[in-house]
Amino acid sequence: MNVHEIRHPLVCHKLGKMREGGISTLRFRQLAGEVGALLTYEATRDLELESYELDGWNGPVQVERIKGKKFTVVPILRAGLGMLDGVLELVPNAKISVVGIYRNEETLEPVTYFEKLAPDIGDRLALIVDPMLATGGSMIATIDLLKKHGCTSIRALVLVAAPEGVQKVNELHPDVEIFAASVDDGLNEQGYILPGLGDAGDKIFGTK
Ligand SMILES: O=P(O)(O)OC[C@H]1O[C@H](OP(=O)(O)OP(=O)(O)O)[C@H](O)[C@@H]1O
Ligand SMILES: O=c1cc[nH]c(=O)[nH]1
Ligand SMILES: [Mg+2]
Repeated sequence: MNVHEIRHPLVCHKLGKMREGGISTLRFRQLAGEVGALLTYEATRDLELESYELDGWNGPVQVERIKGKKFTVVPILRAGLGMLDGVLELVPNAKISVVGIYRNEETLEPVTYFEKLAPDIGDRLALIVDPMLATGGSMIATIDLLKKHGCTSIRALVLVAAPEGVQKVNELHPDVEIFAASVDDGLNEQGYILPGLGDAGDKIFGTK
């Protein structure tokens, strides 16, 4: 499976706290942002650098910057918004491309209801953020949409992934690397990830 499971102790610790049944909306939201930031750190680890010169305190100095593409962060509404602030802490200049998708509760098929992408998305590295990758339907619909608009460089950041969803994304979009805080055991009959987090959108927004 083409997925990076980020076994950093801070990630494991924070994700563990998120699994507590009675967790408050405030705490779940805080942790979603914090793990989102840590996943961003890992997902950008291999980006190429270039040197340039600037005027330092003691004359010219060679420094480095990320070469090439700028970023667009792509939260999948609603639950992806819960990770957005944490991701933006590390890539504060990123443009935000919003995609609204919900899963039909009976068929589990993704339903797209909103899209507003950065106009120059073809020149950007897209970081898709969504806490849950379950059947993979919502992630695949988002990747399809980004590619249709010319985006060629895409990474996916999720808190918890099911192996079934990872496999499907890998089959249809082998170029998209997935960064997950955990690859869990699998899906139950209702399409929820086990052990998972429950309904991430409801936990972030305090709805039921
Ligand atoms: O991999 P999949 O089977 O497509 O399931 C994952 C999707 O389900 C959840 O969203 P949900 O439909 O609950 O929408 P919400 O974020 O508005 O709560 C989750 O945030 C993902 O977007
Ligand atoms: O386990 C799951 C699966 C889909 N959406 C969620 O919020 N949780
Ligand atoms: Mg939901």
